Amino acid sequence: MGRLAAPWRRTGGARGTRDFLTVFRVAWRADPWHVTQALACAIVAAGNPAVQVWLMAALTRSFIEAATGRSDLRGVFTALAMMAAAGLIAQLLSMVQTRAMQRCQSQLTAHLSGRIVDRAIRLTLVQAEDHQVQDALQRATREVGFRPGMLLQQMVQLVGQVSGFAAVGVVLFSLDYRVALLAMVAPLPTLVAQILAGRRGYALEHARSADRRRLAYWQQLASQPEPLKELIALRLGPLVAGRHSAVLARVVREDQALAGRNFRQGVPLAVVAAVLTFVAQVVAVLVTVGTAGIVNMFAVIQGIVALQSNVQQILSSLSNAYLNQLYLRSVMGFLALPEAGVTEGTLAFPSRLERGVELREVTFTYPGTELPAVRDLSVTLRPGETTAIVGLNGAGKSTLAKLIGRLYEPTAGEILVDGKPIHAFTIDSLRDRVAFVFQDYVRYQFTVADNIELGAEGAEGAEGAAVPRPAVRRVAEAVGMAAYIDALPQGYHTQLGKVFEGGVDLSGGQWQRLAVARGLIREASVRVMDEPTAAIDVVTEASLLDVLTEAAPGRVNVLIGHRFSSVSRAERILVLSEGRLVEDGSHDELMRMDGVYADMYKTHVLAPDPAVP
Ligand SMILES: Nc1ncnc2c1ncn2[C@@H]1O[C@H](COP(=O)(O)OP(=O)(O)OP(=O)(O)O)[C@@H](O)[C@H]1O
Repeated sequence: MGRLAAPWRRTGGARGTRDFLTVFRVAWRADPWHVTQALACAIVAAGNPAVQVWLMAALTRSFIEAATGRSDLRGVFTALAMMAAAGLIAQLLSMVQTRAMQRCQSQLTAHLSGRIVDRAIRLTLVQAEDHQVQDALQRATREVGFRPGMLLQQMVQLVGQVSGFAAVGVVLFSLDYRVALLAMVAPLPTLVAQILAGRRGYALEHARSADRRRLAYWQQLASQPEPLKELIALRLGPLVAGRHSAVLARVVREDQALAGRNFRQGVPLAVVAAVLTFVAQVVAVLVTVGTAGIVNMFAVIQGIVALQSNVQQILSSLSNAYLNQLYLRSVMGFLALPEAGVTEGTLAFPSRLERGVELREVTFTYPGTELPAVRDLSVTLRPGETTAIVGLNGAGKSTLAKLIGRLYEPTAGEILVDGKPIHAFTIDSLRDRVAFVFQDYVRYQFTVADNIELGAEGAEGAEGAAVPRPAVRRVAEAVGMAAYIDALPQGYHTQLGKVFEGGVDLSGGQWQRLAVARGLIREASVRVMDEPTAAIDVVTEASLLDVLTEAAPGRVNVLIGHRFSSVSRAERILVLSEGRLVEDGSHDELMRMDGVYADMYKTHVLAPDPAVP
């Protein structure tokens, strides 16, 4: 998966600048008026320090004239009033800027968050299962909430600060260029310290992604009702808390070490900065004392202070922007994750199959593993019949199911649909025509109707629909849930699950029946059901199996199961062992063969699964 990780490992100024500009471009496109407003306010308000230097000179002059009896105090009061007015205007501008920035920032965050979700839903299953991709997604999701917004704010501030710097610089240079130069150089050591600290902080956070995910996982275990139930029952609380705090202790140790290094490096650089500032002020006094008199000296000293604080603000914004830009790479890196390059053709996946799905010497090895999960498997799944797949745990049944539905691509061999390579069909039409009931189905915290309707092709959910479609009722009846749903407080519009307010929770078997209903509602030509009745009681299972194994002309039915009550009904049974197809035939044929299947069947019948209700 090194190829996938490449984009966010790339470093360098060009990339940083590009990310910087991307943020600005996105904000500008989203809301040009408020970006302009924020920039204009920042530039105008930036003139304030220069105005204050100028007013200070006027104030000193008026004060000396009043003190020496050459005029009254009106000039002093006027200068003070102007200083207050300039300060107030700067303050008001900053408030307008803040308001404009907040609007821009929230639009920027919303836009980039949306793009992260868009990219995440286009991941292939192999990518989504890759821990590096999971780390990257987690980093991007964490950073997108505030980094781009902060970066935008720092960019606007920088524009204002640079304008202010130019204004004060002009005033100071006009007074004495040596003082101006010294005042500008003095804060540079502080910048160096900030940048080094920022880089170290980023490197640490980056290396810590896996730990962050572990922490989030432990926290989730301790806070979600499902795992919490097992934690309480098995008294696993101390174990979870122990592992959580062990990771946290490591995080704290690393943070402390980082703070120590930053401090040790920051102190000498701060001393150098202070010495340079002192030298600048001494030079200011020396050059003004003999030539320009007290008025200019005050102005120069204030100019130095203003310029220094300005330069410091610029440096601080630059180093913060640099740091935020480093973190922003997590967001941009995830967005730039290469598309997996899934090849697809232009053909529409058939709504009725004639020759079925043929696997030719298909092998599949999970990335990062040595042994293939499916090996050299050749078989044709015929339409109009149900093919059951059996085998021990880890035999490769679920992997095979995912290969048939093109959730994985074979490492070797090929899959043909009605004689054409599976990649000759468009992915969208394939997804629309292949229905899945997963072993680890999702308990959608939506309404009952949505939980079923989501299975329909091109589903948009039933949200807002006054009454569920007849198809929803039909499949609810098929899975034996119709009467139960009608008795719910809001029928098909009842919110399910514990996550949202007012949700009604279902039993494990009822959730699975809804998952099966999702598989049934789709007009599929391939239906793949991975242990669809594992949590369903035997009475319901019997009637449900009639529906699941119902042969439909033109449809390939694949049923994975451990219960022989279900698999023995299939017209054809494939037996997998360590990824290989070891037996193939009807129940009677396989029993006569007296091989692996017959052994499993006899064991199952003689010692029935205790989990079966
Ligand atoms: N995402 C994955 N990444 C790496 N290896 C995997 C992954 N999923 C499954 N495997 C491995 O592939 C092999 C086949 O797994 P698979 O889930 O297909 O078995 P199965 O026959 O469906 O098992 P079960 O009856 O337990 O559901 C196993 O050795 C498993 O460890």
